[in-house]
Amino acid sequence: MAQFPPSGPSVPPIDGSSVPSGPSSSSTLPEPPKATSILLIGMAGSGKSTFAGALSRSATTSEAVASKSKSKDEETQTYMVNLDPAVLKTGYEPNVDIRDTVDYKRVMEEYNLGPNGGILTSLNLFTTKYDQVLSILERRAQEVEYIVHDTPGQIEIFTWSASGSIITSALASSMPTCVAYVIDTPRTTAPATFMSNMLYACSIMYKTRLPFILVFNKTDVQPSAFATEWMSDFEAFQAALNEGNATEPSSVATNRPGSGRRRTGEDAGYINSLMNSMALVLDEFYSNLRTVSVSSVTGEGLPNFFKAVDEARAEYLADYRPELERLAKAKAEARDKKKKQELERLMKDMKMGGAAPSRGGVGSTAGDQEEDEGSYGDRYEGDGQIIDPVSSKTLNSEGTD
Ligand SMILES: Nc1nc2c(ncn2[C@@H]2O[C@H](COP(=O)(O)OP(=O)(O)OP(=O)(O)O)[C@@H](O)[C@H]2O)c(=O)[nH]1
Repeated sequence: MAQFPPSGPSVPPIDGSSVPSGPSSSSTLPEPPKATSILLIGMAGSGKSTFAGALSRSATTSEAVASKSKSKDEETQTYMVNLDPAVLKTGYEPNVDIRDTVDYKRVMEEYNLGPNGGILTSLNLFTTKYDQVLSILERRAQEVEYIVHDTPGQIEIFTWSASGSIITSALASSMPTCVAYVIDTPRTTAPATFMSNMLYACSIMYKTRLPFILVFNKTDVQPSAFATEWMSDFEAFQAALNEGNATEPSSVATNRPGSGRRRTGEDAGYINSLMNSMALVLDEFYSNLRTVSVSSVTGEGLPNFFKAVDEARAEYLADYRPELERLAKAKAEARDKKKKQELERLMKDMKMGGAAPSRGGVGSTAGDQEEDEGSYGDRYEGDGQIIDPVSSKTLNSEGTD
């Protein structure tokens, strides 16, 4: 496979300290670190990178005001990870950057891929090094408040790929983690686009099973009141649908008259009844959601977002972590059981074969052991001579030379 050598300092060479610690090997997990990890996911152009920049500046500024005497490093309360290999400008200074490890354009050339295949393959290559990244994050997690991951806009590349799942579960088993799903509010004013965003959000929430925050971004351009109303009041959403065109911005949302173009006939009936059924299905999802409205440009709503992250952390500790603990315990118990069984088998072999060590001991496979069992004593053809471990001389049966 082609080499894509790191060109920056973000990913250090593999050494003993870079083994991911992940969940504890004992039955109890280590204390959760100070940091909460936030995975920013959202459609292309929803404003993830701009939002990540706003988060980084906001957390740093408030902390810096409170601690004027601290050094620049100590003031930084947000650790930024960029997972988008194709981004040109991030709008923040990434501490770990996929672009330092993988050259997206070279990947496209070498593997003869298009842009999306290039992003996916770059993410896959990066994931093979994620254990090193995770060990850095685990160390940083003791010092900073937030670790923000900015993901590619091609949403399915992260949410439905093996590498996205590996990164998400590795992160979530190392530290409190939540998902922030960023929505482009001005582009969600049509009932159909609103619904497709909600379906995406719902599928990601159920796939990751992590605490979830819905972030309505760009509220400086379009307030999000219509969306929160559609989520809490089924009839309000129906009224928007009944305007006649589910794929155009609703006048309820924009406060402007609609285009007047109404879908008619079977087509309109099908779309409306599909939207209605989906809205009913999503009702349960809406009731479990944490929603915040922000503007990444003006910074409005960011304190509410940080509050939501604190709640998400509490939810992780109350719901997700006990499940991790249970899994870690089950794994440790299974390992202990296997060890005990192997020991019992070894003892059995030793009884059958006298003091001579069995071939079916440590290092042999279960198959070897089964083959040896019951036949070792019969097949033993030793002449009774044993070796003196001190002099290495062969002794006869009386123990003399
Ligand atoms: N008015 C306004 N514009 C915003 C806001 N957030 C982002 N934008 C703009 O939206 C556009 C897309 O923002 P990005 O941050 O690049 O979006 P992204 O989701 O990271 O995009 P991808 O990398 O393609 O996934 C840019 O032009 C931003 O300036 C906001 O809160 N208000």
